[in-house]
Amino acid sequence: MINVRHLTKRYPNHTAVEDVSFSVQERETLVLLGTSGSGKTTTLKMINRLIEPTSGTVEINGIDTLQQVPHELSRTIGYVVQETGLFPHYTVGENIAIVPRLLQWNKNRIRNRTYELLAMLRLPEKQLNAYPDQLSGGQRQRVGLARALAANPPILLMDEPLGALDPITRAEIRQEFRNLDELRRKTVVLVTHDVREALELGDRVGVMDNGRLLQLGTPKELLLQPAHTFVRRFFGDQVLAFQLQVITLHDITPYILPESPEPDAIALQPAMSLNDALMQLTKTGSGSGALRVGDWSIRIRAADIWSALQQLVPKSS
Ligand SMILES: Nc1ncnc2c1ncn2[C@@H]1O[C@H](COP(=O)(O)OP(=O)(O)OP(=O)(O)O)[C@@H](O)[C@H]1O
Repeated sequence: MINVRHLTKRYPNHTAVEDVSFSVQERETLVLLGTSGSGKTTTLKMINRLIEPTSGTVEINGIDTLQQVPHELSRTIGYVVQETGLFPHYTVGENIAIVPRLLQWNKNRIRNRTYELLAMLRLPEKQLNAYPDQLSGGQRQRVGLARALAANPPILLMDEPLGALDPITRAEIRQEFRNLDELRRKTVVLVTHDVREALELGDRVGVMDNGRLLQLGTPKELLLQPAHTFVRRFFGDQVLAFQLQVITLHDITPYILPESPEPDAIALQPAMSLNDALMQLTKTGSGSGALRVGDWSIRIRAADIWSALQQLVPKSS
């Protein structure tokens, strides 16, 4: 678990981070979301001591990082940066092996782990001897992740890991990352300015502006209860699209009249997002679905979803 307490970073003419506190639970993904210059990267780099804070503390599993030797920190914390930060004169294999070598793993162990990572991240083995500039942006990103995962650190810090990619590759890799079991077992802090990325990847999202953490909550909490106009503005005119993506049928059932479904109604799952449910409903002839609630089913039509959403949103904002 990571505990960040009152972190502040001042430069002679500028305060980059001001009194930021949060904790990240084991296996949780926390996203720091904010505009350029809001202090996200500085906060991230204070976690692994690439930047020393002016004041405040960072504890990992109850131990202040100041009391840990840097060598120990690089074993505990993997780091993925924008543009991957791969060493251009090292091959893919050499880049992946950096931390294991630092930790003096034997050759066999390094080799086995490298092949395991290549398979997991869908990188062709023939690229092991290629140099970073011979790879596509998406492949470089995968190698960057492989390098950070190499020594199997329990914590992963990711700074705009998909920032350099085009939107389609970005969406694909985001989906891949989300489904990687090994990544799901990690405690992750990820920095991005992309709202969709934050909502899709974050268990919780912290919104930063001007060095301060304005609000920290689940994607649902931020969308339904923005504590600050800046947070509301961040979602902009896409707020409805994000709500449809994040809110589930389970969330809106209290606002649906419990009527029995038609016999030919399609089955809908409570965990389904409103977006997916609306797509399913448009495919059916009757335009209605059956949602199982406990031992019985209730009828759901597209119109029910829209009116329930209207009731849910003003109630909570
Ligand atoms: N070494 C430094 N000296 C002075 N100011 C700095 C230094 N490093 C960062 N800053 C300033 O601190 C602020 C926060 O920077 P930081 O890199 O943390 O922002 P960010 O939210 O990660 O932005 P981006 O998304 O553009 O990377 C910026 O205004 C930046 O100019």
